[in-house]
Amino acid sequence: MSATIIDGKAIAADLRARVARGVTVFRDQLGRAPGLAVVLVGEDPASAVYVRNKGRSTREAGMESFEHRLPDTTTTDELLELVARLNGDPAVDGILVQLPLPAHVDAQAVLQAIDPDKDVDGFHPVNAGRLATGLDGLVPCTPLGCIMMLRTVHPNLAGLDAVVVGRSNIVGKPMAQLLLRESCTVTVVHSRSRDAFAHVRQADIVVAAVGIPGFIPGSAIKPGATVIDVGINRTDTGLVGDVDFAAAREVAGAITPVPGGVGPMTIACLIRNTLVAASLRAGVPYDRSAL
Ligand SMILES: Nc1nc(=O)c2c([nH]1)NC[C@@H]1CN(c3ccc(C(=O)N[C@@H](CCC(=O)O)C(=O)O)cc3)C=[N+]21
Ligand SMILES: [Mg+2]
Repeated sequence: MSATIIDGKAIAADLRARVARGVTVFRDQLGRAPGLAVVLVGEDPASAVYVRNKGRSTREAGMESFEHRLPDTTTTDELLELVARLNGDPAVDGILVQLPLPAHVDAQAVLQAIDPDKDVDGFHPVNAGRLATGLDGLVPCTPLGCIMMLRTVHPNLAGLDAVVVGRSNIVGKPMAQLLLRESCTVTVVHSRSRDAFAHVRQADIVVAAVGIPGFIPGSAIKPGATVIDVGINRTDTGLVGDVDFAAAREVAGAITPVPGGVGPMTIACLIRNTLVAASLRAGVPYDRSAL
């Protein structure tokens, strides 16, 4: 039996269409479009592709895109100055500073300078704290996209055993928080775990976010489990995930592909977060069930 393939591209297209309808309502009510500012430092070609895709999705959703491309010699102070300007700009509802930043830049200082209510990445400690304590806030895009894909397989996640592989601030930790919010039983395993796969083998839901191509073998997947592969690894053979897809799909009940899984959902959730930030800032309600 081969697993159901969770079509991230299609789910993302559906979300983008719903966001675009929300943007139309926002424009009718407020007389302006939500705006997203993206800051790219340096010339990394992969980053440039992501930023271009983000700009296109933003405009296609009817929102304003402000792109700031800076040389890789840009200093922390110059970035802090730009972030302060964007914080004070009423046309800017969302600010995303593309990571990684050059090594000489104090990335934490830059991320913490972003107004938490414009922090569409959800990386600011205030938003991490809001998520951990159950307050409304901006939630990191990749984990949010993973939850939306999981819901297509499991409309109710309560009580399921979920194992998150990886403990980064960007994916692993917020993913665990979101799964807890859905009432899953959550285990986080990482590079220092004594026997990570022993935990993975018990899981109804596996979220892999380690950044090692094919790290999770098919033999670590419980038959029928749902597998979300966050890995985006460039190899000689192309883009591959953190899961051995060919083997895992023969065991899993459902699985996300790479490409065409988590990646497109991340961008769709970014424009979703921009509309959410714009609505919260303007004091208009937004329909969480619709987005
Ligand atoms: N502040 C910040 N926020 C981010 O969200 C952020 C970031 N920095 N830095 C880089 C990573 C990476 N990232 C991706 C988004 C979409 C795809 C995506 O759409 N991937 C396509 C394939 C694209 C391709 O072929 O390269 C897919 O998986 O189908 C990939 C990667 C967002 N990131
Ligand atoms: Mg780790």
